[in-house]
Amino acid sequence: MKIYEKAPAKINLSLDVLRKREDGYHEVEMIMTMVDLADRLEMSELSRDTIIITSQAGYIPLDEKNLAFQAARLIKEKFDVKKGVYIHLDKKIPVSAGLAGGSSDAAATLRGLNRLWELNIPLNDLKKLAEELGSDVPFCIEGGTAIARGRGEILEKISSPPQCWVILAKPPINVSTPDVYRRLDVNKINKHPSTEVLKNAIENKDFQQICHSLGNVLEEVTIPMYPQINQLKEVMLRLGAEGVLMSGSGPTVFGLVSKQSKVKKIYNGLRGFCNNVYVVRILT
Ligand SMILES: C[C@@](CO)(OP(=O)(O)O)[C@H](O)COP(=O)(O)OP(=O)(O)OC[C@H]1O[C@@H](n2ccc(N)nc2=O)[C@H](O)[C@@H]1O
Ligand SMILES: Nc1ncnc2c1ncn2[C@@H]1O[C@H](COP(=O)(O)OP(=O)(O)O)[C@@H](O)[C@H]1O
Repeated sequence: MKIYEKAPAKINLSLDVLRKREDGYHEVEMIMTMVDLADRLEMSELSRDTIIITSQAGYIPLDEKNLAFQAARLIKEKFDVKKGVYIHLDKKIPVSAGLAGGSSDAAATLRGLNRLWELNIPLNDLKKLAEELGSDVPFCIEGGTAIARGRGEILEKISSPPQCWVILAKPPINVSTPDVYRRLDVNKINKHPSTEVLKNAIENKDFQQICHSLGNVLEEVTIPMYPQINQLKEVMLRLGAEGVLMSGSGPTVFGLVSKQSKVKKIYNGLRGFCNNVYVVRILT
């Protein structure tokens, strides 16, 4: 039997860090949503008790460092599955981009193997399992739009933002999430976004207020390291995006656009600065 799962990218409409915790993680408060740029996973059963990962992307690990491998190993161990699986990752989401490509692959693997091996694991238990794989993986299990707290695993679902276009631009830099968190001095954050104001704007489908309320404290670390991220934000705004922000630990910048008539101009204008530009929609 062969099954398919989509693994969509996420963007952080807001990302606030409240404090550094004793366990080395940071207490966060962020509003995340999924967009329709997705990796596609193909999974088939193997009679031999082994996990094999392949991908057309030459730049990701295919061994136990791959998050899909880790997800398959975890579910096999927890549910004592003696069968093997072959997973092909058709990568579309850029890597180390702040778009949670690896986390979403891990979540899609958990969802997929739950189906393939008919384990009937309830959604909440899958999310619990996902916590062992990474802070963003529980959100990626169900997707949608949510406020994430704790280290990212405490989720409160909220309604989707109003339909709009999202333009993603990834400069040719790879950013390490642990490095960005390490460099953040929580006591020196200049501007915290207001999760409450953004949440209300989303619930009220107030597009202009959403654009004004975007905020990400990790910009204060990543942008000084890579000033081209700020240049990209400025170009996007100049071309007509109504709200712009860096996603996650970066370096991808996203722009929100309400009118289709503006999208082509922004896309074409950005292509002069950046090879990796995508026009996507928010997944509702
Ligand atoms: C910054 C965010 C925002 O959505 O996304 P990305 O930029 O990676 O996409 C996430 O918080 C990334 O989550 P994720 O990539 O799953 O992180 P993990 O694998 O759990 O953690 C990697 C490392 O980042 C740091 N970390 C992560 C999450 C958190 N709340 N506090 C932290 O300090 C820790 O040093 C940890 O060892
Ligand atoms: N399935 C996967 N897809 C992408 N990257 C992966 C995967 N498995 C492990 N990785 C590794 O995880 C790291 C971060 O990847 P990614 O999830 O793309 O970052 P981000 O969350 O910043 O977008 C990279 O070092 C990459 O090599």
